[in-house]
Formats: sequence, C-alpha cells, structure tokens
Amino acid sequence: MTYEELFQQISSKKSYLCVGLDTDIRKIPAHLLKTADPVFEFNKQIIDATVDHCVSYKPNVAFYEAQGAKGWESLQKTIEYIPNTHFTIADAKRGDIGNTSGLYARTFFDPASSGLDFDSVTVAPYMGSDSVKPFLEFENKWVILLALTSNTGSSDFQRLNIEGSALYEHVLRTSQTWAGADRIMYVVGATQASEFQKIRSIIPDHFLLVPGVGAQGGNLEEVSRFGMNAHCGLLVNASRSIIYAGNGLDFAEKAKAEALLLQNEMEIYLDKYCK
Ligand SMILES: O=C(O)c1cc(=O)[nH]c(=O)n1[C@@H]1O[C@H](COP(=O)(O)O)[C@@H](O)[C@H]1O
Repeated sequence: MTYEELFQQISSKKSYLCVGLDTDIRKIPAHLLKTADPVFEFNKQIIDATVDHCVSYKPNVAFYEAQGAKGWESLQKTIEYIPNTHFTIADAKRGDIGNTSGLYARTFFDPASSGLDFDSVTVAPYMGSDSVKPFLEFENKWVILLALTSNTGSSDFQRLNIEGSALYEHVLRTSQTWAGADRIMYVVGATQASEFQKIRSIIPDHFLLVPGVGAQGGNLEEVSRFGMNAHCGLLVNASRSIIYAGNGLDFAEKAKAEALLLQNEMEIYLDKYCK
C-alpha cells in the first residue's frame, strides 16, 4: 500500500485506527477454545466486527510465536483474511546483520517463502543502516522504525543526550537518509505526547505508528493535536482495550463498540487537525 493509498483509506473511513491483534490464547473467550483454531477464530470475528472502523491491523508476532507451529499457522490465516484495503503491520521488532535481516524481510514480505505478505514490519534501528536496508529492498513494503517507545524504559537509552540531542532524534535524522516518507514510518508512544511537536519539526511528513492509547493510558486528543499533519500522518494502535473489551459470546460486539468510540473521536480530530 502506498502513502497516498493509506491517506485515501483514512479519509474515506474517517479513521486512523490500527487494531492490535495481540491474541493471547489464555485470554480469549472459553466458547472459542472448542474450535479447531481458536486464535484464528477469535481474530476472524474481531476483524469482521472492526473492519469498518479501522484502517490497519497489527498482529504482535510474539503472541503467535509463543504457540509454536500452530501459532504461525494462525498468523498466516489471519493475514490472508485481512482485506487488502487495510494496512498490515508485523509487529516483530526485528533487525540484525545484513544477511540475517534479509531473511527476516523474506519472512514477512515474501509469501512464496513464508506464506506471509505483510505491508510493513517494525524494526529496531540500533544495529544501523545495513541492518535496516534489507527490509527496504522489497518494493512497496514499509519499515516502521522504533523511535520513542511508549514504555517507561524508553528513557534508559532513547532519551540520552548525545551531542545536543536525544538518541531517538538521531535515529529520526539519520534514518531519513535511508529512504523517504513513502517507505519509513516511526513508532512514537502515545504516552510521549510532550515530544510530538519536536518530532514533527524533524519529520513533518512521515507516518507515525502510535501505540499506547487504551491500556497504557495515552491521550488520543493530545497525540492528534500535536502529531497530525496534512496527510493525517498517524496510525494509532489499540490492542487490549479493543480485543478484550468483552469476554463472553458477545466479545466481538464489545470490540466493535470500543473501536467505534475511538473512530468517532478520530473523525473529530481529522476535521480539526488534519491540515
Ligand atoms: O511497536 C509497537 O507496536 C509498540 C511500541 C511501543 O512503544 N509500545 C507498544 O506498546 N507497542 C506495541 O503496541 C501494542 C500495545 O498494546 P495495548 O497496550 O494492549 O494497546 C503491543 O503489541 C506492544 O508491543
């Protein structure tokens, strides 16, 4: 999916919501455990319920890998099930020496190799350019680099002052020489609202993947006010607050209601701040 196509989806759905498919077999409703593939059945119903209110899905790969071969199968089926109108993110936080990164890229971007065909993958930037470039060799695929993450430990390294600016700012500046806003996005946590203006002064055009609203307490209004650009430039993720909104037979309806609440709010912010 291109930058323009993503913006078109956002404009037509009036949403920049990314639903996080962090599907934990230990948390899904009991009645699904009798089905052949409970994780896929859960995801399928969540996707059906939320598809009109979001523009993106982000399975966090850990939740699938923890299930071994079966989890991988659930992930493949989930990715195949998501309509191609929706931007897909493999939240895997990969990155390694060049030849290994090349294989990680094949894992998520080359269906002939792995059965998976994601639009993007989250990548840790700290091994530098040669660890990221193999992901950029796949046409029309995106790298989402970790910049300033939502967790408290983000200040251990990402905010360290190096030659007058925080380490994460160096990540933003240096990585812009690797590819443009049509191929790279950045993760900035919703809990880091105070930094959004500075971030926008460094990368005015890029999309930001913003996790941390909902269960982690980030503020959607602040993120939108300080983070939005003329192409929206935001994908705001919520995982647990949507997918585990209910735990009974009506879990998908509850998820839909939660996604709709966020989408209604997003519609207001798009009108107000997408300029
Ligand atoms: O890369 C991410 O998506 C990510 C980065 C970050 O800084 N913080 C963060 O929470 N995430 C992911 O976003 C999701 C947040 O989930 P909830 O807190 O349940 O909405 C999880 O899959 C996290 O791994």
